[in-house]
Amino acid sequence: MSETKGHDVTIPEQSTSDTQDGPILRVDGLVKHFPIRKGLLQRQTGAVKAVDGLSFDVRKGETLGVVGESGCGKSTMGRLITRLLEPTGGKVEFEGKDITHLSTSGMRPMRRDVQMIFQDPYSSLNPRHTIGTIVGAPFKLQGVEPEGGVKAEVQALLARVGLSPEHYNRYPHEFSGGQRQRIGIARALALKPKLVVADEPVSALDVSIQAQVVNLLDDLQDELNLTYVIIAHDLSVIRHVSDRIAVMYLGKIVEIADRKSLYEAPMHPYTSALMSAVPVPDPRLRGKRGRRLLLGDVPSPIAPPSGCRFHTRCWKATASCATVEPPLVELRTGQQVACHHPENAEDRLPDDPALPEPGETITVSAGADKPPAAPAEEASAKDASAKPAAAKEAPVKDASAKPATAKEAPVENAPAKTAEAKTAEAKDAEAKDAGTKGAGGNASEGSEGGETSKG
Ligand SMILES: Nc1ncnc2c1ncn2[C@@H]1O[C@H](COP(=O)(O)OP(=O)(O)OP(=O)(O)O)[C@@H](O)[C@H]1O
Repeated sequence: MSETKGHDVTIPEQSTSDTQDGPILRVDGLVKHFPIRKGLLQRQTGAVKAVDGLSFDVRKGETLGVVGESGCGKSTMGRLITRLLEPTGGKVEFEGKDITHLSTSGMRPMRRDVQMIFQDPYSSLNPRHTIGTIVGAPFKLQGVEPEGGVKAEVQALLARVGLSPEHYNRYPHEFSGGQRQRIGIARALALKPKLVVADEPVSALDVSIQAQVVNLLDDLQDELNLTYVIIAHDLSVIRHVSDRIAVMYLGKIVEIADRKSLYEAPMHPYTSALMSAVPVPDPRLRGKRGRRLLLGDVPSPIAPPSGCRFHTRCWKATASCATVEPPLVELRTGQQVACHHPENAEDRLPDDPALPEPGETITVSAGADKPPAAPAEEASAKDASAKPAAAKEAPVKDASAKPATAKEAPVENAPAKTAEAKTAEAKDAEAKDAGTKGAGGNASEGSEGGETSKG
């Protein structure tokens, strides 16, 4: 049996699943450590903890976006759930079936259902093969003979992804990046998979072409009832395509929530910092939102920080953050967060003392063209006097002008000003020269702070 979709694409029918209501994919405690070997005997001296205990579900028909800085393990996660990599630990279930340690032959029937679209449209297509051979390969590998033959099927698929059937005999080098990505998409969809994992599907493309490919993925999802896991570092793309979003940091999920909650009320400080970096398209809103700029690189996954892995860059970190790993718990319906001091939620360790060491890792700045948005969140939310003086302050040109207690500059939606915060702001305003005042930002930060910190 086969069915006909738009553009006359005839795709072989898949086996129906009796687990339609449950998640299509369930990942539990997934771990991937790449061993580091040295010396003549290639002894293992350590491991890159690329993925270190991921647990999440993907529901049928949804798009789960996965974001995080470079090196946080997104691609490794994608390759693990498509079983292109062997996990070190944990479990992957597809439609209720444990596929964690299936052999290549055991995975073969699954390959029809689980497909991957790769980041680089230049290296993911064999330059010696014609487009017809590339897109037709899945039929050959799976021994599937579509109605009307492979050639007609491939040509229909090419038409479906916006290419010409005439391209059948051409080679990859004759196509642009966007066209090549369409070829990769056609290949991934050839056997009408149920789950498609797309690893940075548009990051190698021009912005104008990105929109076309994102829209194509959207259309195909509706038509073919696909479930997507889309990995990207571009938050605008993730926001456009995702129903739910998982935020990764150093091999772990720090927050997972539906798109609206995540963008409107992020709870993990890392998410909050990522979200504040999303450009605001509406010029009237530009600069109204506080911005947090993450400083420094992601620590090495070979020796990740103890406790909460983000604590070395977090402006809210306290002693427990350095020692106790926060579990991923549901703090609001559908929103799971791994943080002792979440934003937009009650502090889980309100009396925990601040870290003695100042960790100058993050800075916050309001828009350059606007007056201060709100007081220092930390000063407002906690007893600022309990913190070490100036601990965790973002770098500024005149550090002496900074309030002694504020760890953080103003952010949007910050709570009402406390007396301490007001005093701190007043002192800071006095200390700043006229040029600094009103240039945006706030008493402790502002656009200057942002510039300095970048420098
Ligand atoms: N085959 C491998 N052997 C050793 N280390 C690896 C291997 N593949 C990935 N890594 C390491 O695992 C970590 C996570 O890599 P991964 O590619 O999954 O991150 P990512 O979040 O997808 O980054 P990017 O967005 O830059 O692609 C990195 O430190 C990387 O160097």
